[in-house]
Amino acid sequence: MQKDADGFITGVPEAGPAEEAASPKGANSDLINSTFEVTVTLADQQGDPNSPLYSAKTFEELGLHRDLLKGLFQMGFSKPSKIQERALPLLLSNPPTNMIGQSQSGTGKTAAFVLTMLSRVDFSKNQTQALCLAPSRELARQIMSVILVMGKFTAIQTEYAIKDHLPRGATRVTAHIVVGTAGTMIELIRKKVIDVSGIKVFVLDEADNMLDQDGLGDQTLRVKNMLPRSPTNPIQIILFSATFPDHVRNFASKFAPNANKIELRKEELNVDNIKQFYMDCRDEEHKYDILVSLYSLLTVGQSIIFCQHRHTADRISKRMTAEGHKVASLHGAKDAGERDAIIDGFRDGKDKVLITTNVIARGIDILQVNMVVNYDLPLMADRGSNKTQGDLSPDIETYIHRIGRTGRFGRKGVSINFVHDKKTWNQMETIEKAIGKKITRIETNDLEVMEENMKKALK
Ligand SMILES: Nc1ncnc2c1ncn2[C@@H]1O[C@H](COP(=O)(O)OP(=O)(O)OP(=O)(O)O)[C@@H](O)[C@H]1O
Repeated sequence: MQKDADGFITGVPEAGPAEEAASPKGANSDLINSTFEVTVTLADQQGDPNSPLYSAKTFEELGLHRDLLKGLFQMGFSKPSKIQERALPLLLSNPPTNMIGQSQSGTGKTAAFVLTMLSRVDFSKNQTQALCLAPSRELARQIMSVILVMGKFTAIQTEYAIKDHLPRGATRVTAHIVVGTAGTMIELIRKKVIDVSGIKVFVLDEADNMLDQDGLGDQTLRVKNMLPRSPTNPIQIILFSATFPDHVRNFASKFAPNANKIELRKEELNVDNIKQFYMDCRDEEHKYDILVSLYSLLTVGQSIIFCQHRHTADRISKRMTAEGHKVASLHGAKDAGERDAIIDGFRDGKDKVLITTNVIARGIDILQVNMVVNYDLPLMADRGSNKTQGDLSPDIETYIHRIGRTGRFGRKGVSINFVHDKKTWNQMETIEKAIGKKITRIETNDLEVMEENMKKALK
């Protein structure tokens, strides 16, 4: 065994239980095969008090039911992460208290709120007791899969509130936990398909996004207003995200009054295991050429290419496919069934390159993703001002979430930003300043140097 320049211990690959559970069938890359390396570095990081993966306690000490401990251990979780260690005792204590919890992307927030929902459910009652909202159907489906594996040794019953899922004319949901997106949740509650009279816990994942007045804020508030209000027995409201920009913090505090708060300082937002690069392209067309020349690197593990618009994602994926490259494309204009098939294919490793929009910028957890490309930098929405793209300011939160699709739970990852003119260069500089982290230039004209740089960053 030896340490590389970054102090990571390398050794002979050997499958550990956590990785077996998480690796896709047939996945075949150096990174994925190095399960031993990942397991060892994870243990290192979980023992380092400065790491967001660190904890001084065990899961047994966090007051979880035996059946949930069994689920966790079967998933290969041996120790809690920092957010799990800090949040769970607060979330599980009685009387229930609201929570606003922040921790870096990929550090295990899902387990914190899923374990809380599972702990609060009375399995003897066939009644809905917990609701969880997410910004996309893909994330809702992922959260559901976590509930099902973590709750495998319980009698949990679950249902989705996502488009096209329940059969038309469904009259009554009795599942303990319902997970979904806000629009469908409103519809099902309004039609009394979901009975909210027994709700004890209400969770918002990606809460800053769910509460943003420019985004899903109105819909989320409508769901909350449809829930019963009992001064003696209030619903426990749980908000989690990697980011809580100033403009939603106040609203979050009103939405979840008297909440316990776990917050990050700005300089703590980054995860150091993601190396950030940029490439200076000549123009839009050159961006496409560079993406194509990166193809073999993109398929070493798996990669996600983010575009600002659906039509860009469609255009470049069609063009790459026509030129003989295997890529998948996913965005909100596709119908529900197609979206499910695309993300499942990518999760299973059938597709290695996913070209997409902000629809999956948040929450999606696919351990094999070791590269994220910002084909277009994330920009703030144009609120009817008719600004050109170059004049819009960069969307720092979305940037943090997008690059957080790689480097999950201490793994290494690379992100590459494409800039192609003065305006996009300035936008990138603004991002660099805001996150306080260097974004390193890599040459576009020397493929070998570029490959070397990337591989070094992933080692
Ligand atoms: N205690 C643990 N031990 C080992 N692996 C863990 C542990 N907790 C979480 N994980 C794994 O870490 C990965 C990231 O977790 P999760 O998706 O919950 O991150 P997150 O904090 O919600 O990220 P994001 O902000 O991007 O939504 C998942 O694959 C999960 O299974």
